[in-house]
Amino acid sequence: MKLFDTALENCLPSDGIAKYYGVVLNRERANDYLQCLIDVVDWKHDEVVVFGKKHITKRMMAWYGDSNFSYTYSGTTRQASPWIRQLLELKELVEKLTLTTYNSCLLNLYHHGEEGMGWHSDDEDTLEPRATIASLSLGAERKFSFKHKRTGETVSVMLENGSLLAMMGEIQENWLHSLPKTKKVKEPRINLTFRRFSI
Ligand SMILES: O=C(O)CCC(=O)C(=O)O
Ligand SMILES: [Fe+2]
Repeated sequence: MKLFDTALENCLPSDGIAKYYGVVLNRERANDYLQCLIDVVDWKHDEVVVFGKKHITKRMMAWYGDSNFSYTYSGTTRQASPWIRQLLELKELVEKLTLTTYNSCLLNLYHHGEEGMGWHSDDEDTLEPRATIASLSLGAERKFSFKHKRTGETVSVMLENGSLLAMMGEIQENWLHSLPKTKKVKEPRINLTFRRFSI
């Protein structure tokens, strides 16, 4: 019999760590935060540059942080909004569980399964290299996939309502990740990634 918590094993076989903590917010609290964040967050459509061409995404995003530093993401520079109470509460929970502190949070709102995010790594120059990125999911359960940059090996995890995933170590150098689109999911999902920016 295994005596350690299997939920905290590394999901990846090598070259980086993705720790899945499972559900850390019960369904009622997760649903309350989902509804409240849909209402109070200053959502904007995202702009991404693909092969030099700017696209407006259907999914919406928002970015909050300690000070109004600017942040470059997929070729677009943005200012962070000041923290709101709900995000500070979630940041505190995630900091306790991952034993790390964060100075910003990027939020994504996927209205349904036909919105997703393509393959990328979170390796912007403005992020502290190899700092943990903690990803909290609220709402519809969605598949999250990793692909090794050299071998092409893929690993997928189902991100449940109220669950936490932490990406750490050399993961961003060696693995891409994505949120595949699916016609099966009709409900919204918010993902919060707590990050450390070098100021
Ligand atoms: O929605 C997700 O789970 C992933 C979001 C993501 O990869 C990002 O914001 O960089
Ligand atoms: Fe990402």
